Formats: sequence, C-alpha cells, structure tokens
Amino acid sequence: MSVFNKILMSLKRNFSYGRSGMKVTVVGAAGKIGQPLCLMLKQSPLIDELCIHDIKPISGLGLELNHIDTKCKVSTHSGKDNLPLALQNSQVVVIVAAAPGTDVISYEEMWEPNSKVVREIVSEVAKNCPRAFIALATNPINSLVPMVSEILKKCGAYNPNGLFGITNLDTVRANTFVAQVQGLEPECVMVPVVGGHSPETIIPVLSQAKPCAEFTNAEIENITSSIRNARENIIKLKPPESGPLAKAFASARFIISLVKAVQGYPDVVESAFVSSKVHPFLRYLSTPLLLGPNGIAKNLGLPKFTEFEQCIFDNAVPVLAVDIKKGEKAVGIYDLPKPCDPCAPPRETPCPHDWCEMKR
Ligand SMILES: NC(=O)C1=CN([C@@H]2O[C@H](COP(=O)(O)OP(=O)(O)OC[C@H]3O[C@@H](n4cnc5c(N)ncnc54)[C@H](O)[C@@H]3O)[C@@H](O)[C@H]2O)C=CC1
Ligand SMILES: O=C([O-])CC(=O)C(=O)O
Repeated sequence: MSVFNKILMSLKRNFSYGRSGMKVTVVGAAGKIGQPLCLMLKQSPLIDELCIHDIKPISGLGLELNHIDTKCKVSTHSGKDNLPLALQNSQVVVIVAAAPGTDVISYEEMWEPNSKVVREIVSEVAKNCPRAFIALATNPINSLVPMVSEILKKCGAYNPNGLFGITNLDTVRANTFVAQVQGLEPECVMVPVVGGHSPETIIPVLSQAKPCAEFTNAEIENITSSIRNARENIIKLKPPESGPLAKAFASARFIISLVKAVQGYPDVVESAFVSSKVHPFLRYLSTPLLLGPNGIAKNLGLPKFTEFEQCIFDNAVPVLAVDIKKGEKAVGIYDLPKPCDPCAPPRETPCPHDWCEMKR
C-alpha cells in the first residue's frame, strides 16, 4: 500500500471515530445474560441506540435502562412480529435468545431447541438488516455459527467477516486464573485461547501468555481444567435464576470492541469463533482477530503451541469437525467429504494424531 493510501486510510479512520447512528440490537434481551449485558452496553458512549427485543414483554426493562443518565437511547420491541422493526437499521445484532431452561443443560441437549430459536431470528436478520454484523452468544456456539452461516448464504446475506461466535468468556477466565497463579493484576494479563467453546474444544495457550510466565505442569493442568469446566462449576454452585455476570461482562467487552473497530478505532483485537482458513480441516475456529470497520480485518491465527497444547488442540480437532458439520448439515446443504481417509495416499498436510480414531 502506498504512503498516500495509508494516510488516506488513517484520515478516514480519524473522521469516522465516534461516528453517530450506531444502533446495536440485542435479541433475547429479557433473559439472564441479556439484562446485565444491556446494562453494560447502555454505558458505552460509542452506542447511540440500544434496541432491545425479546418474545417476553420488555418495555419495563427499557424504561429502567432509560433512567440511566448516559447518552445511549434504549428502544424496545417485544414479540416475534416486532422483530423486523427492532432489526431495521441495526449495525450490530447480538443474539442471546435461547429456548426456556436451556441454560443449565448440556451443549448437546440445547442444540435442538436453541437451533430453532436462532434459525428464526437469523432469517429475520437476513431480511431486515443483511449488512449488520452478527455476534452470537447463544450456545452451542460450535454448531450454531456454522448453521447461521449456511442460513445467511441461502438468503444471499452472508459476510464471513461479519459473523462472530462469542468465545472471549474463555479468554476473560484464562486471564483471571493466570493472574491468580502468577500474583498479577488480571487487567495486565493476556492469554490467547483458541479452538471452540465447549469443554473439549477450549484450548488456553498458556505458553504464550503475556507477560511471559513460567508454569509447573500441575498449574497448567489446573488452569486448563478450570477454564474448561468453568460453566459446570458455576451451574453446581449458583441457583439457576441468578444472573450470569462474568458471561455478560465478556459478551459486552466483545460487542464494545466490535463497535470500536466498526467506528475505525485501530488495533482492536478480540478472539471469536469465525469462518476460518487457519486449519486445513476446520472451516470455523476461534482465534485472535484484528477487527476493523468491515469486521475481521485479519485473522491472527494460531499461536505457537507447546507439546501439551498441540496435543489438546489435536484432540479437539475431530470434536470441532463434528460440531461444525452438525450445524452445516442442519440447513440441509451437504455432507462434507471425510477429511482423512486412512487408505488414501499421504496428504501434503499431515492429519492430526487421533484424527482417524475420531468418534463420529
Ligand atoms: N457465548 C457465551 O459466552 C455465553 C453464552 N450464553 C448463552 O446465551 C444464551 C442465553 O442465556 P440466558 O440469558 O441465561 O438464557 P435465558 O433463558 O435466561 O434467556 C433467553 C431469552 O431469550 C428469549 N427468547 C427466546 N426465544 C426468542 C426469540 N425467538 N426471539 C427473541 N427472544 C427470544 C427468552 O424469552 C429469554 O428472555 C444461552 O444459550 C447461553 O448458553 C450465555 C452466557 C455466555
Ligand atoms: O452456557 C452458558 O450459560 C454460558 C457459557 O457459555 C459458559 O459458561 O461457558
């Protein structure tokens, strides 16, 4: 890129900082994560309109939020029929809607009911705001993001750089647990977490934590399992009706980063589960991303792994492949070719070990 173009781009960015008219719509806003998430988004000076939607009545929540003395205006729409109105002119759509009671069951069990809910919502997004960035928090992320991509493709509204499965809760947890072990301030710690968002597919890359840190093998195993089992541990301890606060915090951080990037702020990096070419067998993967005005500006790829990290990553690959396929197949498009056939001639890129024994 020429120096002239670089200057032009930087001027464009500076002019677009704080651009007005940023409408963020949260679908499923009356839920347990939706409410604290909206409270946090209402405090962002970068959002002009926070539109909240739920199938449940939501005007009281909107009124309550509008009593907060920040510039962001909250608009409310409830009921399925009013979703198109809520979505119109949205630049970012956040989906936290889920079928009743699915927050305490396994990802496997919630796939069926939640895929129905998300499918309906995404079809409306494709019709009413096809250019909006979509941030999906509803689980199971590993299968729902591929499903949403296929729905959007069918509707001619797919932008691979504009669809994100929110996984940075795992990064938030990793930063916290590493800070506890190392005696550091959590705000100063940055741990890359890659893979997917389920106990078997979350890969915290502790060897690349910043600031650089030494861990014993026992610490590595404890931190990794605390991150992977965080959801289960919370379900055991918290009454089901209480709010998932750290989860809402992580989602809010992701949305605010996305809004910043869309408004032209430089150097915005967050991890998310996205369409990806980083790994030869996985069409979706969570990795750190450089975000920009058009969504993903650059996929920062996989960090360097230790032997342990490589091993847990390799074990996650077949699980992720099955999760991804489940989402893609749900829209009835195709069956992916088997990525590794033991009888086929050797491939240029070696299959990860364990691949061929994968459970299907
Ligand atoms: N990716 C992540 O980091 C996180 C993901 N989650 C996921 O977010 C989802 C929501 O969790 P909770 O708020 O605890 O559940 P919840 O059951 O408390 O809330 C879900 C809300 O969605 C609404 N809803 C259902 N169908 C709808 C539709 N068609 N249109 C609009 N609204 C609809 C419900 O009325 C309800 O208010 C779950 O799938 C959970 O696993 C939660 C926290 C973090
Ligand atoms: O499923 C949920 O409620 C939230 C979640 O993703 C997690 O805790 O990792």
